[in-house]
Order: sequence, then C-alpha cells, then structure tokens
Amino acid sequence: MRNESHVGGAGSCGSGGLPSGFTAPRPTAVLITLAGVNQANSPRVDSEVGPLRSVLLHRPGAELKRLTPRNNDQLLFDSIPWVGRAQEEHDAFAEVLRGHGVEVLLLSELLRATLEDPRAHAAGVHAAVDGRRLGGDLADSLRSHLSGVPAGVLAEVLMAGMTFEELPAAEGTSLVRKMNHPYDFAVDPLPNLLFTRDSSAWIADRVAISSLAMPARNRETALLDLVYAYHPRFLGTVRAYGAHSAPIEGGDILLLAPGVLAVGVGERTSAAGAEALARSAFADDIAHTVLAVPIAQARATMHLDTVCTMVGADAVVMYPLARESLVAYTLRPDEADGGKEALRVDGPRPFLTAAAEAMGIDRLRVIDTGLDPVTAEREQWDDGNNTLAVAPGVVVGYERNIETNARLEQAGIEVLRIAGSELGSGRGGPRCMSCPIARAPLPEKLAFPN
Ligand SMILES: NC(=O)NCCC[C@H](N)C(=O)O
Repeated sequence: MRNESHVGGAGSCGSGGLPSGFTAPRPTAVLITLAGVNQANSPRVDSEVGPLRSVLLHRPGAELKRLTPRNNDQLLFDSIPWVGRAQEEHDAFAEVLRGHGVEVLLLSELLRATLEDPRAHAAGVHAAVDGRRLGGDLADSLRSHLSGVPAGVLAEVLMAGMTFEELPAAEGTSLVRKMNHPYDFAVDPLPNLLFTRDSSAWIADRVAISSLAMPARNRETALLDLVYAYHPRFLGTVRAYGAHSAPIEGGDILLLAPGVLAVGVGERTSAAGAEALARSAFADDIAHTVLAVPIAQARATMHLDTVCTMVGADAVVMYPLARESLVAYTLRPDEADGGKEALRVDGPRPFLTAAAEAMGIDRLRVIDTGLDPVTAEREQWDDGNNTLAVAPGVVVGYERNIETNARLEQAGIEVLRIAGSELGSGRGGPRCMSCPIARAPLPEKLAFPN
C-alpha cells in the first residue's frame, strides 16, 4: 500500500465511475524545493495535456552513427539517419518546446552529471559490461578500464556502445577478442534512447521504469534507473511499478485523466505487464481504473501512442481504422476483496465508451481525420497520430503529415509543426521522443477548443 498521502480532492474530470474511497490524485500543494528547480517543475504528471512544464528528451548522438544497413533492423530503425540533420531537427523540436515555456532536460546531460556520483559510476560500469558476451577475462579488463574513466566517457560508452576495436589494449590473448570482428559490438549502442517516452513514464508523482520488450532496447532502463536514483534533481523520487519484470513500455501508457490509464497491449507491452502495472498503480493509489487496450502486433502499431494520442482534455486524434475497432478491458481494484490485491476485469467494450465512462465525461471526442485509407495509412506510419500536447488544444506534430495536421486545425487544435525526415527513421514522433516530467493540472473546465 502507498505510504504517502495526497493533498486535494476529487479529480477535475468528475467522479463518475470512481470506486468508493478513491481520491483522484491532484498536484500536491506541498512541493519539494531543490536548489535551481522551479517548484512548478517538481515531477508530477496527471494527464496527457495539462500545460507541459518539464520534459526529458534525448538529443541524438554518436549512438546513431552505429547504425548500418546490416544492423538497422535489429536496432529497430527503418533506415540509416543522416545524423547531423537529425540533430538539427531535434534541436528545433527542443526550441519549439522551450518557446512554449517548457523546461527541456537532456538525458545525456543528466546521465553525465549522475555518473559523477561514485555509486552511480560503479553501477554504470556494471550495466555496460556483459560478462556472458565478453567472457571472464575480457569482461574483467573492460570493467577495470571503465572504472577509471571520467563520467563523460562512461556516459558515452553507455549510450553509444563500444566495438571490439575500441576496447582498450590488453595483455595476453582473448579468444573472444580474436573471434569477433573489430566492428562487432562489445557493448551495444542504444540508438533508441531518442524515444524517451518508452523507457520511463511518470504517473502522478511516481516514475515507472519500463521493462522494455526488445533486446535492442533492454539496457536503456539501466540508464534511466541510474538517473532517477542518483541525479540530485530526482532525489526522493518514488517508483511506480517497482521490481516487476513483465514488459511494459511508456508508449503504451496514456494518462487519459487523473487516475485513469489506458495501456496498449501488443508488440511491446504484454497482458501480464498491463495487469502488473494496474495492480501496482492501484496499490499506490495513483490510479483507480486501467483500460487494457489490445493493439495489432505489428511494427506500424508497436505502441498505443502510434494510433491514438490526446490533443485536448476530452479529445483524441486517432487512426481512422482504430476508431471503430479499438476495444478495452476495464481493470479496477476488486472492492469485494476488501483490499487492492485482487482485480476486477470487465469487458471488452468499445474503447471510446469505456474511456469516457472511466474519465467521468459524456464522451471522448475523436478528431475526425477522415482521410482516405491510403493517406491515413501513410500518415499513421509517419506518426501523424503521435502528437505531444504542450497544453490542451496545442500539440507538436511532424510537418509531413499534411492532411492529419489540416484536419486537426480544422477542429481547433493548434499544431506546432516540426521537421522529422531523419528523426522519423526510427519510427517515432513527438510523443515518442518526449517523457513529460511535470505538467500543470488541467484547467477545471474541460473546454474543447472549438
Ligand atoms: N512510443 C513509440 O512509439 N516509440 C517509438 C519507438 C521506436 C523505436 N525504434 C522502437 O522500435 O522501439
């Protein structure tokens, strides 16, 4: 059970459907004060669209230069990005956010600062060296080498990996060294760090470190673990999801309203992951309802946020084909059980119905992108549905999705367009590339801007 108590009353979405005794989380009146940190930016996220205050991004770096036509599929990129241009596109993305009053935290900078702490440095070395791949001798010698490098160098190794050729020269012979090609990876690079959405997610005042499904992304969580454990900015951060290991990825988690989560179940997040997240969120009193939403197990729909994102407090943009077909299982704590250990599972029902009921609103509006099927499919692939809200009714989207953006604007949504020709080669849009850390509460009136 959760130890901390929240200040505040019921959530702004009304109390329809709330199990008795549940107090929907509201931003606490008492905020932790840290040197240099604006109180309004204290970590807390209760919705998808509350005014964005602080966000974690990762400016793509040397890890993208590791991609080749031989390894890009395995490393989950659809082509080989032009790294300099990807950085320019990313800088422009960060500038758009800053221009809207958002504090942008860069993962590489947080990681470097984190590794200045000797405990984090030691844990970082441990995370970099895979004894099963390198064998005892090589692993020992790499460990001892990395233990002596400065924080910035270790951070680079953790992000960009290391080839056998780049390993420090060593005495004696190593079969492993001899039998690997010099350009093989002794430490795998993490090009998907770019998609900070997936590796961790804030739910209320807790952070859930994901359990990433794909081997190419597995080690990302170790980096986030270090930052949240040792960076002074995050001292005292409490975890959601704890030590669970069933796959769950942030791109599958939508905070539909305070206390209401939708969790996509498909290629990445498993049913076991959704169930474990629900149990843990109920026990921590950070959610009262979790909607488990089956999505097609395909690359185009790897996460729920590839087909649906929120653009207003009661509005989503959704891939037209998903509109009629998405369903949801509704998970709630089983009150009959007298505690929060047992779950009640209802459904499946149409997603839009189940979501509106859980949110306590009459209906969840879908922006009708009304596209012809071919355009819809093309723009969904190019992350047209993957928007990042900086405030209700104001979203960041890729400029290339001309028709989806036009429809959003016709519906009264402001679209802040960014270029993504290179960033998109990893198959992710503005929401995938951002992990909100602080959002202001939703305005009391859930006005749809139209
Ligand atoms: N939430 C998202 O949809 N994230 C995009 C992740 C793309 C990355 N290349 C991946 O396959 O995991």
